[in-house]
Amino acid sequence: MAPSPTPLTVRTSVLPDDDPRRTAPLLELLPDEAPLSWVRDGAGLVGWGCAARLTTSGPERFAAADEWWHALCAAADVRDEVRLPGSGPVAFTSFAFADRPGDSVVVVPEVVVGCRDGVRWITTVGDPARRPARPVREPGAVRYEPGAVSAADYRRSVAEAVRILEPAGAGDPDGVRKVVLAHDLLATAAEPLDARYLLRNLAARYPGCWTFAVDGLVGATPELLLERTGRHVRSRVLAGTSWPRPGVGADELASGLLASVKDLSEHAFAAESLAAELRPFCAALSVPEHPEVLRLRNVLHLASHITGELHEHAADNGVAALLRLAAAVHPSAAVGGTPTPAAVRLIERLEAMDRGRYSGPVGWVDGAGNGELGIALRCAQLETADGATGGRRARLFAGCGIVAGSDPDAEVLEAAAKLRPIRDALADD
Ligand SMILES: C=C(O[C@@H]1C=C(C(=O)O)C=C[C@H]1O)C(=O)O
Repeated sequence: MAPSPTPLTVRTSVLPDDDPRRTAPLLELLPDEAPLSWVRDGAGLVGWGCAARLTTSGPERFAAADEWWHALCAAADVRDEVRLPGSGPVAFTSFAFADRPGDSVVVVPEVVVGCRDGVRWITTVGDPARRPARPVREPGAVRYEPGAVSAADYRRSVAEAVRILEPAGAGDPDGVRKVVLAHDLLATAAEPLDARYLLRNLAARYPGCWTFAVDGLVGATPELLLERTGRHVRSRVLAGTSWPRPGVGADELASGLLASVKDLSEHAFAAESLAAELRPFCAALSVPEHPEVLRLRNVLHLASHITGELHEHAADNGVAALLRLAAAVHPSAAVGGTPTPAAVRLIERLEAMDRGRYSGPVGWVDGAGNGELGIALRCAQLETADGATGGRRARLFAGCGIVAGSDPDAEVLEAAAKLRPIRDALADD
C-alpha cells in the first residue's frame, strides 16, 4: 500500500539571465550527494535532494508508483511559470527488471534544473537545504573481478540457450525464440566513487545517449523505452549489435549488420513486441519496415524509431500515463525475449542472478503523466555506504539477445563491448 502523501509546495521559474546556473552544463550543477540525472546532448533534467520517495516492488510496481505519484501531484501546491514537459512536479524513477526480486524507486528531488527548447528553469520543492558544491572526486585505480555470473558462466548459459531456443521459421510456435541473457562484473576503486565523475565521462563520450543517475544506478543508455509528450509517444528500439574489430571499417560493420539474418530477426522480435504492447493505447502507430543503424563509439545497433498518437480517451483518463504504459511495454524483447513470459522464466533459470534495476525502465515523469523512460543499459550500480553513495565498489552489467543462430563466443565479446562505456568512464584519465 502506498504511503499517504504529504502535500508538496512546488515552484518552477525561468532562471534569470544573471544566474550562473543558466549557462553552466547541467551535469556541473550536481552536488556529490545522491545526484539525479537524465541528460542528452546537454539538455534534460538534473536534480538533487529528496522531498519524497517511494520504494516498491513486485508485479504491481508500476501501478503502485503511478498511484503514489498521482496522489502526490493531486495534493501538491504548484506554481509553474514554465509549463513545459519536465517543469512543475517531477519524479526520477528507476524500476527493477524483474517482478521479483528487486526494489524500484521513485524520487522527488528538492531541486530540479531543467533545459528544453532553449529554456532553462529551476523547480524547488519545499525549502531545499543548501548543498556544498564539493569538487568531483576521481576514482583512482580500478580493479575488476567476476560478479555473480562470470564471463565463463555467461558463455555456458548462452550455449545452453542456443540448444533450447526454437529455430527461426520452425519448431514449437509456443517455444522461446529469443532470450536476453546478461552477466555482471565488480569494480573496486582506490577512492570512493563519485557518480558525477562517471556522468561527465559518459556524457562526453556518448552525447547522443541518455546519461542517467537514479539512486546510485549510473549509465548512458542508447535505448529509449518510451517517451510521452501529451498524446504523442515515441520509442527507440535497439536489438542486433556489432562492434569494432581490427581491420574492419565502420561502414563495413554497418552494412554487415543490415545484412545479418540473425541480427535482423533479433531486432524484429524487439520492435514487434514494443509495437504490439503499445498498439491498444494508440489511435495511430508508425513502425518502420526496416531498421536503421545507430553508430556509437563502442558498438553499432539496429534501431527502429516507433512513434504513435494515444487515443484521446486513454491520454485523458490516466490509463496512458507514462508509468502505466511502462507496465505494458516492459520487458520488451530487447531485454526479455519472445514470447515474454516464457523468456522471463528462462532468464530466471539460465541467468540466475538478481539484475536489480539493470535493464529496467529508468527516467523521469512529470505531473501531467509526460516523461521519458529509457532502458537502464550500459550502467553500473554504485555500492552505497551507510545508505548514501560514496562506496568504492560498483556492479557493472551487460547482456545480449540470444537466438537459435547465436555463437556463444561472439556473445561474450559483444557483452564485453557493451561494458566498455562504464569501464572507460571509470578509467582514471
Ligand atoms: C542487454 C543489453 O542491450 C540490449 C541488447 C542488444 C542486442 O542483443 O543486440 C542491443 C541493445 C539492447 O537492447 C545491454 O547493453 O546490456
